[in-house]
Amino acid sequence: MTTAITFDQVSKSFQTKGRTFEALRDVDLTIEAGEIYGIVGYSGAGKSTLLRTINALERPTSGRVLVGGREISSLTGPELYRARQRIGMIFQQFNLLRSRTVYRNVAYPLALAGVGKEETLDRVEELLDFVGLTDKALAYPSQLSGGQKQRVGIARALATRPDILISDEATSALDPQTTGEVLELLQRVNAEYGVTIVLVTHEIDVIRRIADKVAVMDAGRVVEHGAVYEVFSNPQNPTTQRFVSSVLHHVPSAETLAAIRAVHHGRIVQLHVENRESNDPFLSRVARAHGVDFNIVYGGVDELQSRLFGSLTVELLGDNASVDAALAELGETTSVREITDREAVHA
Ligand SMILES: Nc1ncnc2c1ncn2[C@@H]1O[C@H](COP(=O)(O)OP(=O)(O)OP(=O)(O)O)[C@@H](O)[C@H]1O
Repeated sequence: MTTAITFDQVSKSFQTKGRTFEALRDVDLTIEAGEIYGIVGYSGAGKSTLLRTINALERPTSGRVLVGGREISSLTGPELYRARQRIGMIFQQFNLLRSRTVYRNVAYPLALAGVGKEETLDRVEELLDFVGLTDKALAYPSQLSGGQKQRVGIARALATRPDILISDEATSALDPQTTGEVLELLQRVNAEYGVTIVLVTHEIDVIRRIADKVAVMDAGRVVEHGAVYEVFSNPQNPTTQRFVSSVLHHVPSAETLAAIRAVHHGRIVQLHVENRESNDPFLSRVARAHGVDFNIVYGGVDELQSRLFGSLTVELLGDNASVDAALAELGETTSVREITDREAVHA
């Protein structure tokens, strides 16, 4: 794999009203060519600032940002301009030129780059076809829906044949249906043009749907990063856990646990569920072997990148020694965590 982007100890502080605000703190991250890399975090976490260092719209106060092996954070003038042509950008508010047609919006970066008329025509036609807007070439942005505007934004961002597309909340102003369509288009940009995509979002569902890797940001730091499946199936950081539990309802909340407890008085455990090689009915097998009954009281299993994962909350009924033995045996097959009564009240 070739590395597309490296953040090396990137910090950024802003001076406002005589105060220093640290928007980025020691960010180390590597993005490989061809990946769809999602950066997620709550408002103010530093996502946009980090994204904007990729095309040097922001420059680190310390540290380096390497794009294609070159330190973009140190480039200026024509060199910076050329480097930026390799990086397309799309925005939440689309940022189209209102007084220009769709055709001229998409052609705009080519005009700036001094590309000739014929080549521009071919390229814009190809891109409008790619984003499904050939029939809107002569429309103005005000005549388009939000989803169509973002398609124009994507076509424009691809005009100079970039290697990297950076996306700052590109679907945040769109309804769920249109969001899905734009995400599918971004997947095609990645698959068909081989463009590396870095997208910033506060919606973890966007990450779940299209990203290969994810970095979670909190207060200027990357607090967790890795392959989406790994991070989603076993989130370590509390911020990540909050994000993941907002879209995957695998683990009961404290309120739900209390409701479960009101009805179920046996021992309650959480069993991790993941892709299994065999169809061994381990739960009923182990319960039967130890003379224990079980109730499934909560749970969920999801699919991500063709792999299954989730969690089941199970009540085990039987004498303590038998339940202990059953738990020990279940623990050989999957991860098992007993939920204490304290947790049910305070979790
Ligand atoms: N030019 C600037 N001057 C001063 N402070 C800034 C500037 N740009 C960003 N910040 C501050 O840095 C912090 C991080 O901002 P950033 O936009 O990167 O966060 P974010 O995670 O993208 O959040 P949001 O989704 O709300 O934009 C915020 O507190 C913001 O107010």
